[in-house]
Amino acid sequence: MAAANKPRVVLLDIEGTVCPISFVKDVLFPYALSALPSTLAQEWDTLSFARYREAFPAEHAGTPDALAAHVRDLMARDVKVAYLKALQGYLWEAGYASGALRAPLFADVAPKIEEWTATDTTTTTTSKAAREGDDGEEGERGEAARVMIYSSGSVPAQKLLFRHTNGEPADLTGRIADYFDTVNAGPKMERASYERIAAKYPDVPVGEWLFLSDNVREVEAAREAGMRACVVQRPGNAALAEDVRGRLEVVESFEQL
Ligand SMILES: CSCCC(=O)C(=O)COP(=O)(O)O
Ligand SMILES: [Mg+2]
Repeated sequence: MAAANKPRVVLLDIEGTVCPISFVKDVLFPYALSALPSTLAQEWDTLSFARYREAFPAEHAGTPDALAAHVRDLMARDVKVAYLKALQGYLWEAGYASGALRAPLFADVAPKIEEWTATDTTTTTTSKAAREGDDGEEGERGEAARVMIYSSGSVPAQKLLFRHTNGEPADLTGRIADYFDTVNAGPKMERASYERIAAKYPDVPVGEWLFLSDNVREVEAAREAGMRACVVQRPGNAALAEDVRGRLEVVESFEQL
């Protein structure tokens, strides 16, 4: 990406953007479903589980069987409701801790996060020259960007995923400046959610945010809020509608940014 176009904040979606949809659907979801019966049997009455259980609508949380049936139904329909996402994050904890779960990031993701968050000494030098009037350009081009996450997965689940990746080092959480989900930011297809996220960082003009997602409606909402936003079309994602490439930026890899 040309220095002049360099974002100051890169906001990343997770599923279908930094890792394959199949990791979520074929690995994370089945893991949660397999851990569910024993968790409900052993922890139903514990204080630590109460916050997950009590977040569900009362009509589905009367008994372990009723809750299990509701969870299975929501997951079969991939309903991205906050109380399910919180429970999933809790169920995945043991899987990440034991090594049974590890997030397979696309190969370009970790190197690009490293590049975005590293201070660019070459452009810093150029910026210094610019500030001294050598080429008349504005400075600040050597500034590192901040990388943040915005996913329907809960913030604790996001942190687990970035702490246990297939990268080297596996833990990328030191590179992630902030995390947003549907609880602290709002629904991902609504313009107001992106406005809320940007408002948390009044030092960064909204036009200097770059949002990357596989979901066209999320990209449109971010653009409505004033962010630059690109559709990320990864292997395994659904085909894009014919008009998308004509009206939105589409990339297949972060290397194109
Ligand atoms: C970070 S947890 C796993 C992903 C997940 O549960 C999910 O719903 C992902 O949705 P996204 O908004 O990242 O497409
Ligand atoms: Mg996604």
